Amino acid sequence: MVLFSEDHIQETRRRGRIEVICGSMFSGKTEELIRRMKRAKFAKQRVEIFKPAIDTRYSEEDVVSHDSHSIASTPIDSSASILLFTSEIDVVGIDEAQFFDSGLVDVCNQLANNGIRVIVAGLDMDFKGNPFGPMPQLCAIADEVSKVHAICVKCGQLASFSHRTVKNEKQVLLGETSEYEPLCRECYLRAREEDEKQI
Ligand SMILES: Nc1ncnc2c1ncn2[C@@H]1O[C@H](COP(=O)(O)OP(=O)(O)O)[C@@H](O)[C@H]1O
Ligand SMILES: Cc1cn([C@H]2C[C@H](O)[C@@H](COP(=O)(O)O)O2)c(=O)[nH]c1=O
Ligand SMILES: [Zn+2]
Repeated sequence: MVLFSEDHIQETRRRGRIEVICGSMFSGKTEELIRRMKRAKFAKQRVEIFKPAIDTRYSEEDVVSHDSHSIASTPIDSSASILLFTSEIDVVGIDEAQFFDSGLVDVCNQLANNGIRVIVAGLDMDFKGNPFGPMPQLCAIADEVSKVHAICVKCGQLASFSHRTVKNEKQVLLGETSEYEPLCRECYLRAREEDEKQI
């Protein structure tokens, strides 16, 4: 089984495609995005990485993983801006895709149709377990979807859910270990039941 993208033909052939990396918080989405983008740079491909400007959690400019891996990026407010920066580019990386507008789906399709390799990382579900932003549509149009998993902090199983540990019902709330914990389905359901008892 190939765990991560090491299909070197797909990595280097200059043909458009869309790769989605999805999963819960702390599942390694950003690390995997950085890894693929760095490999593309080693292959002398022209790369550009974008993130939503609202994501100022670890850095205003860089894409940074929970384990402090980082890569320079261009923060943008709207998915349409991506098209302005990608005329001479071979590989486009997009982090925190769940925060982008629904136009991101068309933008990714346009890039891939123009021969660009597009690698998108994002949360597939919000803290309520609902699909997040344009991620479900991106998974639908992707050539390849990699679902990655964190480790459940309660039982050590694979975690697919991001449990919010602070009281706040807004869908968007930036945070890390003080606000969220990755849980497996069983531990997540139990934690949500406990949360509801406290309302
Ligand atoms: N419960 C956990 N399970 C797995 N990794 C964790 C956990 N808590 C912290 N981490 C750290 O998070 C890193 C992944 O960070 P990152 O790539 O930024 O994830 P994501 O973008 O999916 O939130 C791991 O390499 C590990 O060091
Ligand atoms: C579940 C959930 C998360 N967020 C925020 C919290 C973080 O700032 C990002 C996710 O970052 P990561 O790289 O995947 O760790 O999203 C949110 O706003 N709403 C949610 O429901
Ligand atoms: Zn668990």
